[in-house]
Amino acid sequence: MSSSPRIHAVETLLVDVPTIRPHRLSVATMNHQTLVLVRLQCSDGIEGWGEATTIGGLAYGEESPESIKANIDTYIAPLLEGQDASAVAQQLARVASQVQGNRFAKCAIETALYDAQARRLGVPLSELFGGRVRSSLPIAWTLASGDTARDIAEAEKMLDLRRHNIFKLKIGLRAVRDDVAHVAAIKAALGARASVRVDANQAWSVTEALDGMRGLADAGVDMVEQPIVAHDKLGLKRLTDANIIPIMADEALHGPRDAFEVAAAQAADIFAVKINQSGGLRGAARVAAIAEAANIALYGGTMLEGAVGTMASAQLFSTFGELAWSTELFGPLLLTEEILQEPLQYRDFALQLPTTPGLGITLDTDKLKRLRRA
Ligand SMILES: O=C(O)C[C@H]1C=CC(=O)O1
Ligand SMILES: [Mn+2]
Repeated sequence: MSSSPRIHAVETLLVDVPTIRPHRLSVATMNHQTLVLVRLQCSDGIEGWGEATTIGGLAYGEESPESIKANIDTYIAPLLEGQDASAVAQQLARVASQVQGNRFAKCAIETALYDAQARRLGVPLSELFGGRVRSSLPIAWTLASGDTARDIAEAEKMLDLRRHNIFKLKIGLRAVRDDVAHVAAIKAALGARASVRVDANQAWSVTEALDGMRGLADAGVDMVEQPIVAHDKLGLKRLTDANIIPIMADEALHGPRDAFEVAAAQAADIFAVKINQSGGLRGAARVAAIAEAANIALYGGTMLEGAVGTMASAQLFSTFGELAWSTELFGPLLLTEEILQEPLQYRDFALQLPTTPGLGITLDTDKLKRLRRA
């Protein structure tokens, strides 16, 4: 009998990649994204990759790229090195028992462990989460240049390319009425050719939100994402109960416990499921299960991950029975550098899922050597 494969090394790389244009959110303007990549090497020669990202340093979440790397290198990697690489759940339990919080770091580690194990078993990662119900995922694009005419031109280009026909607009930096006018102009230009949604990233008060929601509903917008501060779940319920326009919870969801609270209160119509925010793939699967049980619709969200986190998310989302609001797994398309040997396949308004083992991607390690932070 062969002995079980051991975890040899857990390495983290910080990779800074410029964005194709400034990406303006209410919390930060991004000119680059920092990918925290985890490379897990095992005694049987199998390698697994994972990724954590956040948005705007510490502007979006409680973990920064630097804290994720430091906490993995200092606290998590030593817990894993020498352990059985094929006993993924045991290794995750070991980490959970010694490390509080750090959802993004845990997501990167969990992804790398499952990628390695799926490669070992010779199956796509989605098989470890129950198997796929779809082989491609519709992908929304975020319009966030801050300029109405530029956003319309960008949307038209995406429609022409048949890459996206769902657009999420980032708002919350301007006065409510100015934001509504900006969004209404874009929706008027695109008409029935596209679904237009907005994300205020917590920028509004409850009264501003109620005001904005009326204007957005009149303009033909399909949904509003996280209009108010993340912790105000009663406020979110007020907005949902107002029944003006569908409300999506995003930053309110930091994993299954929040999902349960929001679902039990029926405080949102839709959940944005994110693997980083949920502390990993298993956490995200539980968030989705809670939504389904509560008859809340699903949306596959992104933390603007690069190719590794995007494909990890895609593998999981492909297993969801229902994905009524599609996904926004466009992260790699916002970046100027390709870090895969073969880029992800975006066509016909969808991301096509690979059928090869694990994440189904191969990193360009020479490129990473050049791009990684010294
Ligand atoms: O949804 C968020 O809050 C974060 C992210 C997702 C798409 C995008 O442009 O920003
Ligand atoms: Mn959001």
